[in-house]
Amino acid sequence: MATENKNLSEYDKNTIPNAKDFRFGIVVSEWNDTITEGLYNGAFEALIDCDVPAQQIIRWNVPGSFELIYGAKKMLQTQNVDAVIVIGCVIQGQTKHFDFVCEGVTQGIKDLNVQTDIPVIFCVLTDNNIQQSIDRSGGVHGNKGTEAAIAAIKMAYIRQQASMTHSFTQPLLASGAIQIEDTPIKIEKE
Ligand SMILES: Nc1c(NC[C@H](O)[C@H](O)[C@H](O)CO)[nH]c(=O)[nH]c1=O
Ligand SMILES: CC(=O)[C@@H](O)COP(=O)(O)O
Repeated sequence: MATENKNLSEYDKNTIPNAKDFRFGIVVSEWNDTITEGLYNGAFEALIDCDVPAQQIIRWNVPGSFELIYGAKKMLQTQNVDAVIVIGCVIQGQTKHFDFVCEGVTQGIKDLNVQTDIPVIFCVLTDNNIQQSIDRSGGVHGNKGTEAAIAAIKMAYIRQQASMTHSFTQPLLASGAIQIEDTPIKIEKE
């Protein structure tokens, strides 16, 4: 399903875990800042709407989307957060630079998700023109920042549940008292 068939701002609070104790880092690119500010506002407002206290939301700015990788890495290393959202807007120009920035950021953020224990949510628009960016940062297609905030809450919850399960079962597994079969983690509203 393409974005044009889905409103990025829609979410059902009944399907979202309790987020009041989670801490979130948000790294925002300054390139195309009218767009990235709209994405940030969507993310911030969604977190607040899901009962995250404002003082549990940390914002850092970086020059461009390529710097989101380093900014997120340092956020993970130095801040006590349960998830990080990276926000950027990359718009096709006259050269191939668009391709390299988009690929570089995508791979870099993927690598952080593989190499670290904290989920990093990819809220980077990679658009052909400014109108597509406007449409996805609070315009006709909703706000990708809102979508990213909801994803961040859900991934922080999955990490929390996995951690609790691990700390409970590890001694039992080590002793051979239990064996774990693959069971899906079901997100339930508390
Ligand atoms: N053209 C865009 C850029 N380019 C800048 C790079 O992200 C980077 O800051 C620079 O190459 C220095 O390392 N960044 C965006 O976020 N959006 C663009 O459209
Ligand atoms: C994504 C970019 O870096 C791009 O917007 C820069 O524009 P240009 O390709 O015309 O240099």
